[in-house]
Amino acid sequence: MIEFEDVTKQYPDGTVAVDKLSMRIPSNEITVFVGPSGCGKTTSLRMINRTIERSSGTISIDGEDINAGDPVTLRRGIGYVIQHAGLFPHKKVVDNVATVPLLLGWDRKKARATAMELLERVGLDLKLAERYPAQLSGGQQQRVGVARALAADPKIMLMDEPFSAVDPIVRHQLQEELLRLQRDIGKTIVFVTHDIDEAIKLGDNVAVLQVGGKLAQFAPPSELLANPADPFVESFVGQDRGYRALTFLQISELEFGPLPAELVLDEAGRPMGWRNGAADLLPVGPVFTKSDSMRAALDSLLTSPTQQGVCVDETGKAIGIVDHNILAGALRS
Ligand SMILES: Nc1ncnc2c1ncn2[C@@H]1O[C@H](COP(=O)(O)OP(=O)(O)OP(=O)(O)O)[C@@H](O)[C@H]1O
Repeated sequence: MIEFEDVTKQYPDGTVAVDKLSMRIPSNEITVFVGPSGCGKTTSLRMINRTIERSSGTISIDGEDINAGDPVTLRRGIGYVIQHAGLFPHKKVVDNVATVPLLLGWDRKKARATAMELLERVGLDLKLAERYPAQLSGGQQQRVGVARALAADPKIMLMDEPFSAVDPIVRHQLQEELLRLQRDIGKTIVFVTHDIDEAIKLGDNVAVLQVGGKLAQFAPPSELLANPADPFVESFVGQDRGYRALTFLQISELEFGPLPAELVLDEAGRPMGWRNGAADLLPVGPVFTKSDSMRAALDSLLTSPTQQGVCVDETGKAIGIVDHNILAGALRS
């Protein structure tokens, strides 16, 4: 656990970036710092690896004050990923990732082999390992940045807006990859973003900060959406928080309706389209599975030409539908 106790940071010009911040960041989970520009997210994050020194208060990791040892040793146990990845431009991708293991005294062969494993793990095409960072796309560079931060197998990973500089599609992929990776590695990840949607998607816990570095709320995303602590948090999570909260309601709470006759299936029972009297079938639209959220079911319903969302099993076979009545009933309950 990383614990902040009454932590304040005042810069030499008098700016109080963080004011008496107290919170407990659980181990092996993702905690996201979110808040408007200038609220002290980066300052709070960087005080954990002491690239910014706090002015007062204490920060401890697993009960030990981070000021007890020297900052270089502290940083070896903490991976750090920043926007634009911050890779060494003159080193090949694989050597970027191998940098820390080499510093730790590993032999070159083992360091490179580990680097290749990590690059594979973060989903980078290994053909790119011998390139220089400038020869990669922004999204690929970010994957390398994550691999590099993982290279020394740190317990903690600090990630400062790592996906902000890439386009929305790549950003979505990187978010999914991070969640997949975290299911494997279970690190203590502290992630900074100004994007509430990203915070809700990635965080096991979300710390909402307010300008002046004050903690407005620290809660799991479902709690944040259901019970914002004050008007600031409420406005920050946005008007459509009810819709977003559907992400946390499971499909298993739905009772599906039977497959209607106008839904045309192939031999394996997979939906092909909707019959509407014309020669061509209307498209099925996005389908959903039982492991999706209620938000996926609503999306399927809203984009279906018949206003019926189709649920399929893992083989793609249709197993039931939701319509407005079914969904409204589930939401009421
Ligand atoms: N070196 C510095 N000297 C003086 N003030 C600083 C310094 N670095 C940051 N600040 C100020 O501290 C406050 C918090 O900055 P910080 O970068 O932590 O915020 P942030 O929430 O990460 O912002 P953003 O989302 O815009 O990156 C801001 O008012 C900023 O101007």
